[in-house]
Amino acid sequence: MTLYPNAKVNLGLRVLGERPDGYHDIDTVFLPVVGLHDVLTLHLLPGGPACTLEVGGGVDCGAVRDNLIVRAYELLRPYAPPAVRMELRKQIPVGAGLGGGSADGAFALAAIAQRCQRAVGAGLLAELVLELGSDCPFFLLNRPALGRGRGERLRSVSVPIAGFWLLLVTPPVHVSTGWAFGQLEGERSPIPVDEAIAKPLNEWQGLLLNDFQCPIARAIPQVAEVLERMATLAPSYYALSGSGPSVYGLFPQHPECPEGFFSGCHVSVTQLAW
Ligand SMILES: C[C@](O)(CO)[C@H](O)COP(=O)(O)OP(=O)(O)OC[C@H]1O[C@@H](n2ccc(N)nc2=O)[C@H](O)[C@@H]1O
Ligand SMILES: Nc1ncnc2c1ncn2[C@@H]1O[C@H](COP(=O)(O)OP(=O)(O)OP(=O)(O)O)[C@@H](O)[C@H]1O
Repeated sequence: MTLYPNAKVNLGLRVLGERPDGYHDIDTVFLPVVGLHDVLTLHLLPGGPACTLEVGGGVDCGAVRDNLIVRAYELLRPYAPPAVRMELRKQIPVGAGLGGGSADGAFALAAIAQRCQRAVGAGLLAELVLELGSDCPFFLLNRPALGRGRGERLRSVSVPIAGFWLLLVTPPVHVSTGWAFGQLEGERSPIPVDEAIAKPLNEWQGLLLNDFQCPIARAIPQVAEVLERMATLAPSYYALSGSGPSVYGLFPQHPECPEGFFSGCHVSVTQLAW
């Protein structure tokens, strides 16, 4: 069985108060980027619970036991999953604000849950996927969605971007999400994301804000540079995704980007379906 866990970007991201559990309530729209995905192959084997994971593509995404795919399997152990040998080809940049690890974990959890001997219903699956990470519940839905709470209170939304092109640029730095939350300062967007997104797309810039953008651009010069360069391409809208360092621009036509314009960065262009 082959799965294609895809990236996401955040359209607007407000960080509200810190909660008693140490997490923050957020207000965002998650947008799937199906054109940028990892490839995860699961070989189901006879016998009781056991799993192996091989990560290919020369990408370092930490110790195998800490991989969200293995953690997803471990969460399912009480429900008698089949033995499985897994291979992951990473294509989504790691630690990039694109939710790559979260997507891998959520896709693996959903697929293996269906094959457990003890039933894993929708309610239990929703609890388990949030244990994996705050971005993970979105990937079970994988449609444009307003996310509140830690990101698990999800509601489908329509966004007026069908046919638009997404230029996604990731500078060669990893950002730890926990560290990024510590960089936030007083300034926060006062405009709820659903209000901003209801405006025409050409009014989003300056209204639909990511609270991480200013502090992360201040802390990481490569992010500031990519944001400046993106602006010169005159996108309809551009912003930081998640806690960075990835920056995206939305264009009505295929963006023309001279060779080497984002030197050293991972660059991808995809047309959006929504
Ligand atoms: C920034 C976003 O990517 C926006 O979509 C997410 O909110 C982050 O989600 P994530 O990477 O799945 O984050 P988690 O793995 O759950 O948490 C990593 C760390 O980020 C902080 N964290 C994360 C999510 C959240 N709503 N509040 C937080 O304060 C916590 O310090 C936590 O220990
Ligand atoms: N399958 C995986 N792919 C990538 N990273 C993983 C995976 N499993 C665990 N990780 C760990 O998670 C860390 C964050 O990686 P990830 O690519 O998910 O970040 P991110 O895109 O910034 O996430 P988010 O947007 O959800 O905050 C990595 O540094 C790595 O140690």
